Amino acid sequence: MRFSRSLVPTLREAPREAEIVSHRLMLRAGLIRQQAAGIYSWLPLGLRVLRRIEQIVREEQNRAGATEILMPTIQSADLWRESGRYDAYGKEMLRIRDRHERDMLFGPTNEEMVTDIFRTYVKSYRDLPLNLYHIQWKFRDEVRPRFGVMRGREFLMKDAYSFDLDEAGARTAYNRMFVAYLRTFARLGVKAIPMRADTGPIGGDLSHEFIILADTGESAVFCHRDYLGFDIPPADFDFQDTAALQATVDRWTSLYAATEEMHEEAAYAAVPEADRLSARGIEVGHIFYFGTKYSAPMGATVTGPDGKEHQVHMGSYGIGPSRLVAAVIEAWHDDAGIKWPDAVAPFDATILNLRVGDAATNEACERLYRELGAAGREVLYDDRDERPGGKFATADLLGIPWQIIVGPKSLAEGNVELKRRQTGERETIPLEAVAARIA
Ligand SMILES: Nc1ncnc2c1ncn2[C@@H]1O[C@H](COS(=O)(=O)NC(=O)[C@@H](N)CS)[C@@H](O)[C@H]1O
Repeated sequence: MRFSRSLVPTLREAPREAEIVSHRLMLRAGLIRQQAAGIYSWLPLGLRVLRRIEQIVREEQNRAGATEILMPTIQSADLWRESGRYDAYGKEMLRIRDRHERDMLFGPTNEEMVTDIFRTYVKSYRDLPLNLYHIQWKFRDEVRPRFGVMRGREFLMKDAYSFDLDEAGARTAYNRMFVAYLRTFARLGVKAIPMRADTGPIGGDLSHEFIILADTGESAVFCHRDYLGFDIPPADFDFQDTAALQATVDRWTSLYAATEEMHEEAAYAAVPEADRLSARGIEVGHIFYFGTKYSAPMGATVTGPDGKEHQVHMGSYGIGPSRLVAAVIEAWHDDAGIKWPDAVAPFDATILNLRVGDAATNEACERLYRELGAAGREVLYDDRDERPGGKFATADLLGIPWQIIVGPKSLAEGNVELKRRQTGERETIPLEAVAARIA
């Protein structure tokens, strides 16, 4: 993408209303624009990050055996009347009337709708287990949306829903999602710790929140420090091996970890002083087992091996990709700006032309831009007629992992300078060696 022909509306200063660093940096880097309270447009670089996060979430859901669908944002109130949540959900639900005066709503979550899809098509235990997920915008009329996209009113959510014949099957489904979440957040470059959580309006009696430790986290969390060093399940983890699934979940729930709602001082006091970690946390994922809470009122049953009708046991599993854009910044930034992990950066590299208009630097930059593009690299070419200092500051703010600095002096010797944004390390290498070096 050429800087001069795109839209990267950077700001020198963050607007006063931005209270936390990720909100300040997202505005200064031109990633989002607020359209209304808690409602944002995603500008080019912000959208690129959101899509890369989405894709990693999708890959790990698929690896765990979940099947992607896409449900609408607008839902009929009738479904919510069946489950009894239409009135219970309260003011957070955006209620709509269509031209025929039918009660509709902008979906805050999709348990009812996915149960309706399930009961339409699935009749036998032989069709289980099943896990359906989608990545879709939600609306929750938060009384106090704040911290930018961290707590929005319209936000992106991956929500998955599992269906099993009985509780044992549903717990295996829960364990599959638990392991998938450990892998997902690690691939996003953040450390998320699973903590026992409250179930709230979703319901059920088994729930974990996945929390990223960050100074600006909304909730206080308490856990054993050893979690920070636990290994992540490998890419070839066998999601059919129920024993391996249970062993992984047991290991990741063996030490103390709780959000403030579930915190027990006595249990925490039993943790050796040196191993106690209390911090602020950002909830980036939340998983629930709630049995027949929806299948009972909505008549979602299958014929079991005994020939009898059984209400299916369900769970739901949410991740917030739009919240994660902010959460990753909270985990990866410095005074100069964002430091994107490679896996989610809006671009792999940015070319800084230090003398636009000079034939040699222009030619070298154009050649690099073509070559890297041909090699499948995503590149932001800063071709603005701007002084070097401004380009360096913008590159540091945008946080793209590799800066390729093309200046007349080094170029005269056939070289360019590379800077690794995460570490600040610099090296001078021949122009021809760049593609291989940043692969
Ligand atoms: N207001 C919000 N802004 C941004 N992300 C949010 C917001 N509310 C929730 N999320 C994200 O969505 C995830 C799931 O939300 S949730 O309410 O915990 N769970 C559900 O809605 C269940 N239906 C899971 S499928 C949260 O872990 C969080 O990452």
